[in-house]
Amino acid sequence: MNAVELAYEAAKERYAQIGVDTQKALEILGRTRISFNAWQFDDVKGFLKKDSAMSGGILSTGGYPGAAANPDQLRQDADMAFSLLPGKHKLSLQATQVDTSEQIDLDEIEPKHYEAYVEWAKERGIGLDFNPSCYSHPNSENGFTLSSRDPDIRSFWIEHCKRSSRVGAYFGKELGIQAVTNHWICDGYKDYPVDQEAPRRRLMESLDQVFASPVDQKLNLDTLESKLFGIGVEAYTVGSHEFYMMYAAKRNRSLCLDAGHFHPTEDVANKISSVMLFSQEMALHVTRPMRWDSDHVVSLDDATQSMLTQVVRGGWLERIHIGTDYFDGSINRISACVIGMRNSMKALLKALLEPTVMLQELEEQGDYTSRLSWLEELKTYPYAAVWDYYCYVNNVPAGMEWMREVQRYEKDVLAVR
Ligand SMILES: C[C@H](O)[C@H](O)[C@@H](O)C(=O)CO
Ligand SMILES: [Mn+2]
Repeated sequence: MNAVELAYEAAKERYAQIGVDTQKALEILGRTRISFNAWQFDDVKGFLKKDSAMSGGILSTGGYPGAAANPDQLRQDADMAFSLLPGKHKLSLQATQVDTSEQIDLDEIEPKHYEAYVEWAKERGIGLDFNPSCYSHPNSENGFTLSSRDPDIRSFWIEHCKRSSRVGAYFGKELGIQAVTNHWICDGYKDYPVDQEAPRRRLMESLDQVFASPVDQKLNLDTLESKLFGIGVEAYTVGSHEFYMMYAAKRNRSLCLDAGHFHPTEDVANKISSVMLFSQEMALHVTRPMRWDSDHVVSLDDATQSMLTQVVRGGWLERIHIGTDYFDGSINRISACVIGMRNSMKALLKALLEPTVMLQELEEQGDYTSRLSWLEELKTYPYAAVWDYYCYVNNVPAGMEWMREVQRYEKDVLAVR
């Protein structure tokens, strides 16, 4: 046995002593797909309207060279990044990342405009997710889309969102992997509005039209993503958490909780069990807000660990769709994908290696002393040896060896774009 296998055997024995089966944990991890946000590769610019400035309260900063400028480069970068990830995953596309020579607008998208991505994903056993792009467009310039006062603007975005769900259903049907189409809108005010109700009423009515004839949710789950604020919408977002919580509950729709869309002191992990008590499915955007929703690369930090531990403890891995969402243009974008995805998987693995039943029994007995003692002790259990073994058996580099591959790619590919 080599060093990785020896370390794994020792870790396996250590975990077995507390009733944790490392092989089972790795099997579950191996069938858990995480959806990577493709807009990290193109700085959220898309390939549809080059002349639309970035707007909508989101922003990718940093001018690191080599961003994907077309669908072929995006798929090339995704191939490189995914080659360094253990397991099979998903790629989440923005509607603006359309792959067609046709001159179309967002209210004209059709499945055929994303066919090249389906063929690419099919060959690799990768799933695809979709996102209507309700931002950075002439029809979103005044800051409102589905909640706009202008009925023509609303109709444009209603049509875009309807078509987006159909693209998602096309992905689900063609790939045999349920897609998620996540609806987020940028609507809001920079300063405090007088009428806070009217925009939300319009949003409710627009969403009712978007979902009047919903696609088969087994092929494509439509999710609704709330937000607290953004650049230029600091005071009021129409699609707040409370709005979507109520809308989802009343209309039997699914939520997407984005870890960057709440007050910095809010514990997003603590929201999951409340949502799942009343929902069949939901989506998560794993990210790392810094001061605000600035969407930094996912770190293996307490917030990420808490969220994914809740997903595992609740037994919701089949019902919660885990995706990443961040856009850092200040570093090599392939490394951003690899770091964020590997950290998300490490957090899932640590959660799967927890002796949860034992901890729950201690809690039921009111033995909070032992509960805390174990929770702290488990933090230094050898999960990394299990992770390295998982990379090894999946033929991907463990440790920092993956960085050499990324540096070669940067020199050979990104530097000559
Ligand atoms: C580009 C995405 O639709 C966007 O990141 C959304 O998911 C979000 O989180 C906006 O802040
Ligand atoms: Mn998000």
